[in-house]
Amino acid sequence: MRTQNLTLLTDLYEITMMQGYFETGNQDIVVFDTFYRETPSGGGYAVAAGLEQVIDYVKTLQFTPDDIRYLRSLNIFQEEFLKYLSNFRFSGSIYAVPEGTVIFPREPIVKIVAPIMEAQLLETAVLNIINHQSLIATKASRVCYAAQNDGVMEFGLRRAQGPDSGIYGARAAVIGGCCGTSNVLAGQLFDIPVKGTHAHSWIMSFPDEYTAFKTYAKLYPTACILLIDTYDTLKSGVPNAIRIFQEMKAAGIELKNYGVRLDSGDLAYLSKKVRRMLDEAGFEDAVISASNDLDEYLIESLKIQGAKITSWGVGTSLITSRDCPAFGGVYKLAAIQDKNGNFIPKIKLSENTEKVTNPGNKTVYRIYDKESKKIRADLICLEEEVFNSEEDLLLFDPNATWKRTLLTGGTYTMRELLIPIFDKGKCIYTSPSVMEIQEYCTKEKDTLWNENMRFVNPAEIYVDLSDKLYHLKNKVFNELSEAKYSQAPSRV
Ligand SMILES: Nc1ncnc2c1ncn2[C@@H]1O[C@H](COP(=O)(O)OP(=O)(O)OP(=O)(O)O)[C@@H](O)[C@H]1O
Ligand SMILES: O=P(O)(O)OC[C@H]1O[C@H](OP(=O)(O)OP(=O)(O)O)[C@H](O)[C@@H]1O
Ligand SMILES: O=C(O)c1cccnc1
Repeated sequence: MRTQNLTLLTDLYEITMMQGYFETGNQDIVVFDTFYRETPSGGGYAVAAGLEQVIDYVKTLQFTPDDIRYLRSLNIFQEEFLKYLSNFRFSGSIYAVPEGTVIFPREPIVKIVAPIMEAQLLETAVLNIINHQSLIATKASRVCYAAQNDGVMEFGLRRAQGPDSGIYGARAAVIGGCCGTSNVLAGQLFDIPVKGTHAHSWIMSFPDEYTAFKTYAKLYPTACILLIDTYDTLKSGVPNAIRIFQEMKAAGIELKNYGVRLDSGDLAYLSKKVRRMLDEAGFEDAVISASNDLDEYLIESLKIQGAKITSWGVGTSLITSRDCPAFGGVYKLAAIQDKNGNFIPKIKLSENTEKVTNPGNKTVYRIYDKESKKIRADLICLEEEVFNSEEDLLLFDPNATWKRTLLTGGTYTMRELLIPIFDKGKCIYTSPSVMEIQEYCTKEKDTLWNENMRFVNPAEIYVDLSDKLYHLKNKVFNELSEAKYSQAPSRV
């Protein structure tokens, strides 16, 4: 994997704040949480992705002489501070959920515990990486869900918002469930399957469709998917494809991984007709693949219409997450360590209760039903809390505390989601391969109910607060609100 120094990939304000902390001698150890508030496309879950690139970014964080020269040229940074930057290395700790984990709103997915200057610098790049890849992994997961067990190929590079989103989008798409990508550089960088067929231009470059198919089949007999819609799908494309398959068979070529691609017209109607024609000619195992501005909703609809498509190429809508172009991950200060090593909880007030942050140095547990192995709920709690799944556990909705569920001891299991990635500046985690992450992600999705995965009004997985965290949040909230109102000018 190519690594790049992305140290200046940040918002200017992170560095101006760093200089402020430097000037005021602030060396506090702080906790920042990365979490998101709303699931993309109104879905019932998201898929975490991008951690490997966050790790690469943190490992290579270093202000080069060129970076320092550039910052000096801005005329806002003191020499002493620039000297500090030139020796900068990340010395903190990072905890994160593994890539491919299904995640829900408000729970920390990356937690940084570090001196304030370092933690502040990381904000923008961590969000940039996690937000992009989690968005595309989530979208891919939805598209693959609609395709049921059919293969989905990621075809979006030409429409991605620039090279980086094409490359890392392809990575994320495979994490989310795609069986491959047309993006060759992504294939090389991440060791993921590259796949493809051919374009209309191939057919058009020959005097006729038959010769174009024949030449392609000769070159690629074991991956022979012929694009049949250049002239007339049913009158020309399918008959010519059948003729080619018959000739291959007659020549003793073992036909496998062969078939046709539809790229226009009514995909339900055409695929049924094409299936019948292929079957009647004895090519029952020929694949019918389809592309053309597909997304999860169209694929779901095509399935309902009984389309005979078993392989899907999805480009623009997947790589750009067209209906939801941003993943709203945020990075919020949650605690500051005092001189005795205790974490003092910090909270961000808001008129909107959803936006009031969860204070303290926290972790997240996932609670599963012991029998079905499906998720019951997630529990955000303080890091030091210990649970015993043999004991009863009362879960309650933090915004409507009368909504309660008592889990009987012995009927549930718990798993801590945040795992150590960096320990005091040292990376202690080895990222799995992308294909291993995909496999893990498939198992993660098996812990969801179908009700969580549907596209319209999906059932919500509850993300609750432990009793201790709930009371701490109320206490900090009340103290801060009182302080706020005692400082406010009184109304006349
Ligand atoms: N049976 C179907 N049900 C719902 N949507 C479909 C169906 N068949 C195709 N579509 C979708 O309709 C959209 C437009 O297809 P349409 O046939 O109008 O244009 P087209 O086939 O792209 O035409 P051309 O490529 O020749 O310009 C595409 O997103 C396609 O995936
Ligand atoms: O999901 P999609 O964005 O459709 O991605 C895949 C499309 O890309 C290619 O054609 P291209 O879009 O370049 O041209 P076309 O629309 O004229 O077929 C291909 O034939 C697919 O239709
Ligand atoms: O290989 C294909 O069929 C392909 C690749 C990119 C975009 N559309 C189609």
